[in-house]
Amino acid sequence: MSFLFIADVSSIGVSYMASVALISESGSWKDLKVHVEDIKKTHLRELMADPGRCQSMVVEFDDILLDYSRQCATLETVNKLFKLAEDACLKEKINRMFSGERINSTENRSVLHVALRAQRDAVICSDGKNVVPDVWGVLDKLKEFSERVRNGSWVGATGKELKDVIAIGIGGSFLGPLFVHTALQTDPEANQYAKGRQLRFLANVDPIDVARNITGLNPETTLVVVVSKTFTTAETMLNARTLRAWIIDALGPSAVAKHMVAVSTNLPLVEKFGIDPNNAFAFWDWVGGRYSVCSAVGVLPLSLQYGFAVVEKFLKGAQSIDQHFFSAPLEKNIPVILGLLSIWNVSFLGYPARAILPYSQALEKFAPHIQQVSMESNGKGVSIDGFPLPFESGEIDFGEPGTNGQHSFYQLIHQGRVIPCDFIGVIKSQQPVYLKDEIVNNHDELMSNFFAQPDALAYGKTAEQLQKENLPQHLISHKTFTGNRPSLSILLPSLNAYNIGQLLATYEHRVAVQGFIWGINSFDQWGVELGKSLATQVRKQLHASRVKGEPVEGFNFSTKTMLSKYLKVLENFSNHMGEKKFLSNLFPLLNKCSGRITLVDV
Ligand SMILES: O=P(O)(O)OC[C@H]1O[C@](O)(CO)[C@@H](O)[C@@H]1O
Repeated sequence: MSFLFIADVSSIGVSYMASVALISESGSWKDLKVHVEDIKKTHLRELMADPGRCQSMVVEFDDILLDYSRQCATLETVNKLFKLAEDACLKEKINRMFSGERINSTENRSVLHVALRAQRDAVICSDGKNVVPDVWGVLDKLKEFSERVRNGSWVGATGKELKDVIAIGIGGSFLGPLFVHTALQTDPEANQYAKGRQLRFLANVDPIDVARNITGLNPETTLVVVVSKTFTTAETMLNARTLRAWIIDALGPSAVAKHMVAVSTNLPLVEKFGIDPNNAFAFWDWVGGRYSVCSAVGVLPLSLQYGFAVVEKFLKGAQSIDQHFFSAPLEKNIPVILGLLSIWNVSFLGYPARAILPYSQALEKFAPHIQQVSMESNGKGVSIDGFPLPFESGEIDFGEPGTNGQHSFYQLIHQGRVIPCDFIGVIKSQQPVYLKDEIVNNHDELMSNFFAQPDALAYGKTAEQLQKENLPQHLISHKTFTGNRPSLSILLPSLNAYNIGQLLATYEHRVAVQGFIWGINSFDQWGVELGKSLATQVRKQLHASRVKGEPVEGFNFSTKTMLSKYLKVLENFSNHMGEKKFLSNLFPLLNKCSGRITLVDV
């Protein structure tokens, strides 16, 4: 089935004009502000007693089940939220995204990560050009290259097969691929193709992360993939130079051509770095970093580890949700419903955080990935037109797999602050275990908690109930659970590459929905720039003080004091042990390249 998106520019113009005003000025926003006061008076216990309401709050698509009946919302609330979506021109904004309009206006870019997983015969245009053939051109090249590495026809400088891969990258060039890799690693279907292979991720510029990554690896059998959209990110480039030194130190300069490849939108810089452009895999400026896992950013490392066929299945799962998001009516549209409920929780009920709680250890890197997708996208203070927002946008995302989280921060969620929770469960475990004498197997035990926690949050436990249990009076208030704490539950049929793709796209689009409703630009990230530029000033100072003995100057009292102390202690330390020797002592594996690894590289 082909996937056609055709821009209706005339209607876009009209809706764009309509969307310039702040959404908080709309009748539906004001109506919800009044309505929320009624909802606050109603406990979830009462809401849950209405089976008709609960039934209407279950949506299914492509074997994913969403139950949002434990939201502090009535059917009236939901209808009002759909009205808000209309007032925010949500449908038009989704169309504009899919039709390649430059909706990332501050960077003058389209937002087309959906094209990365489109079928070969789909037509998705940016600036009037169908980008799908380019996408598939790179996918074909990735398939061919990963197969050559996997079947041993691409070998290292000494003729050995490259079984180990280190992917260097940070932020969007790391978190998405790490999430998918962690989820696939325990999937027997995917993992059968990964035998004898290792995939590692080097993100942090901390030399400890370098050491951890190269521990136990032999440069002769290692392929380094440098992943950076811009190819200028300081941490990634320093890590890339460090691993280049590691390879050259062991195998000589000519080995770089066989042991280092790159993924970037900036191919001239890839070449300048010394990586053969033929060994570079492109993507495009219409792919945001945090939305890039379906580009070569994720496809290359994952194909090297699991084979291209597994990755293609992952892309298909994401594509299924793209089609659903594009075409399903609002009331059946899972990402739209999720996005609207987040708006309700943040902007009306006033809950600033959200916990992402997958009851699957394989999804342990899901919350960290969504943290970036959500918080870098929607943590904005002005509207897309540059007007200060009179309401908070974005939410604080965090999470851990259940049941681990239950023994950690759930206390606060049950009796402290109200934090809407996403419970994510999987019906069929990747790794079922059955013990003869146990009442339940491990997966049932896990899922018992998945099913129980949302009710504990919603219903709580009253003082009367505790009194009936003859609890000593002085413990009653301590053991009371107020309940009325919202959550939603997502049930996936299993956790294979396809489902992982579905989950990814569902959350990506949910975040977009929130941004579209709040009227912000979810696709830029200016907030990360200031810290980066201040670090440049510090970096220069460290270099000047170390190499030329220049005093610390041009900083406020606090930073000057800290920097001076840092330099002084390190100088004494180096005098005693030698900085490089210190590293070598901690990590003998760095001995070999101790002459090349430095802490500061200006
Ligand atoms: O892929 P790059 O260009 O190295 O950027 C890495 C990350 O850095 C950021 O720009 C934030 O600092 C992210 O948006 C991005 O994913």
